[in-house]
Amino acid sequence: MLSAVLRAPTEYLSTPPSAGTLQSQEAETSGKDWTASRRFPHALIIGVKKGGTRALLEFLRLHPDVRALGSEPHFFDRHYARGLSWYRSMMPKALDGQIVMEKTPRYFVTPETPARVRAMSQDIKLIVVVRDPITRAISDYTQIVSKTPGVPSFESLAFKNGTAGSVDALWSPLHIGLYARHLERWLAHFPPAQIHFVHGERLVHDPAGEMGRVQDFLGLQRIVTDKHFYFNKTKGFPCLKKPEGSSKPHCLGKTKGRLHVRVQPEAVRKLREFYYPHNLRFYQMAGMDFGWQ
Ligand SMILES: Nc1ncnc2c1ncn2[C@@H]1O[C@H](COP(=O)(O)OS(=O)(=O)O)[C@@H](OP(=O)(O)O)[C@H]1O
Repeated sequence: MLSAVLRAPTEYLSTPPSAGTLQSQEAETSGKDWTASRRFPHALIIGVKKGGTRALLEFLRLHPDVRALGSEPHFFDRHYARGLSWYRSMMPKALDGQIVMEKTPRYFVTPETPARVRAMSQDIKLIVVVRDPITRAISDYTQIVSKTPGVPSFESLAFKNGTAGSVDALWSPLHIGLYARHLERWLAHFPPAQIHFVHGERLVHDPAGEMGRVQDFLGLQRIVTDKHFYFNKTKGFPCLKKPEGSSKPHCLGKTKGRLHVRVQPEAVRKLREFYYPHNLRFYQMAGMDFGWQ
């Protein structure tokens, strides 16, 4: 099912991003509507870490016009020196008209990434799943503790002198939550219409609603709908129903939807104060109130 609205991204792909060698490889595949080939992505999920990026990618993969890489390639932030040919070779094969995607949440916060993405494609669509920066930070820290037991407490890392001291905004779990600062860099390279924000909390409470907006943004027919989801009470998250003629119903893995480390209410209060102006600025830039204050 390849809808006509998907023609535009394919045009960009017939004009490869750079290097002559890539041009000749692309020419070989052009015009073969029915032959799957490896293409550069039309859309990227660029962040944010712990925002719900895996859930979004898995939900999008239900769509027959989406082909998405399962792993995170980290091309623009870590492996850029490997070159565009390498990047394309990582992509799943796609038919003409199918949207190719990948997700690497670190792209959102790495300063060099926006210019690199733009050098590959001016028309690429960018998706950012955002979540209350405080919950996001606690989720991030919970993951750190699970990998490195015995790390200092959240409170001692988040504040320079315990909760009485100032916030350490350079501590990665807090720095990632300064969404306005990161977005500013993307907006220096891409128009706002090319960036879509997914409300991380709503992705949990109303996955079909959020998926409807994402499919519209990508120019896809609304095929992923409430028929695909059920709320799993044990997990406390939406999971996927059994797709027609295929595997079992499934939820995301154990590392998604973890019980969070408990953080002192005073620390949360101070972080709420700290993020308040940053959040307001982000709402203005994104043109949407996410309701975290
Ligand atoms: N349907 C569903 N199932 C499970 N988890 C869900 C779902 N939708 C959103 N989430 C939230 O996704 C959070 C993990 O975010 P990411 O996938 O972006 O994490 S990562 O950056 O790739 O590690 C994860 O964070 P934690 O709850 O802190 O584990 C979830 O809150």
